[in-house]
Amino acid sequence: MNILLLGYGKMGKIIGEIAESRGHHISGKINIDNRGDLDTLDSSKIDVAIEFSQPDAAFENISWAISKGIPVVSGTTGWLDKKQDIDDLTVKNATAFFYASNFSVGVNIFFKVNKFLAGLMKDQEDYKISLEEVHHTEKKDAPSGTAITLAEGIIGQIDRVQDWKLSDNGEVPSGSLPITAKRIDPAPGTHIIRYQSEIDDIEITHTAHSRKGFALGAVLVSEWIKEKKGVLSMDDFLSF
Ligand SMILES: NC(=O)c1ccc[n+]([C@@H]2O[C@H](COP(=O)([O-])OP(=O)(O)OC[C@H]3O[C@@H](n4cnc5c(N)ncnc54)[C@H](O)[C@@H]3O)[C@@H](O)[C@H]2O)c1
Ligand SMILES: O=C(O)C1=N[C@H](C(=O)O)CCC1
Repeated sequence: MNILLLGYGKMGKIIGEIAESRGHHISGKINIDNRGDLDTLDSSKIDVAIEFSQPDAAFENISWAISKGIPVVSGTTGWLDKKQDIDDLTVKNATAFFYASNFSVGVNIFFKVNKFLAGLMKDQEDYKISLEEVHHTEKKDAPSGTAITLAEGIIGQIDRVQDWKLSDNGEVPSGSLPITAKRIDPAPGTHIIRYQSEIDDIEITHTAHSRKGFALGAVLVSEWIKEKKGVLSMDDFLSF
């Protein structure tokens, strides 16, 4: 496959290496300083664009590719207030758009465990619920996209939690789920969900040891999406 990398930072580089090791060709490596190269690129020769850039660039990158009919796999976090516009553009251009806040298989298992645990805890009002995420200091958004997906999983199961709020000390108004975001190098991504009561605590943790799981997931989805159309997610890709 011919793959265009929209964003060639920490993630773009690992994605490129894994894609080449699986026999794919990288047609372009686009960063903030060579974005003009897109004007001369032959879009008909690109099978899929993989977009890992930054929150304020994602919408423009994705729109550019979708408007040319190129299927896009995106993992950039922090821009989802505009996702509906991308979904509409995808349908209008009869192409495919795949978004995941986290492409690692382990985290997607963790998403399911989180929802299951939240379902068990929904009537256990003595437990205080909180979420913590830890990432490297170059991360531009907080909380992480993964933490937001986890929070939404809890909010969907537990009526006494209606929204989430970023909080340094865990203190939030009643009805809100506190998310604490820590920035410590070189953390590739750790997420902890805590249920704490006077009697006992329950904690579940996912710790990424490197970025490999995120990058491999994005390449596997790109191979899968080639013949697909529409707005897709991990629920379409994974069989669990
Ligand atoms: N979904 C996942 O599994 C997952 C995993 C890791 C990271 N991420 C997300 O992916 C994004 C990238 O992470 P990273 O660690 O590679 O960041 P990074 O800062 O290392 O790289 C981002 C790159 O985007 C480039 N860029 C900026 N503006 C651009 C533009 N207009 N067009 C093209 N490129 C542009 C920058 O030059 C930079 O090289 C972040 O939003 C991060 O949260 C998602
Ligand atoms: O390094 C990052 O940045 C990461 N971003 C994603 C998020 O915001 O959830 C996934 C984990 C790593």
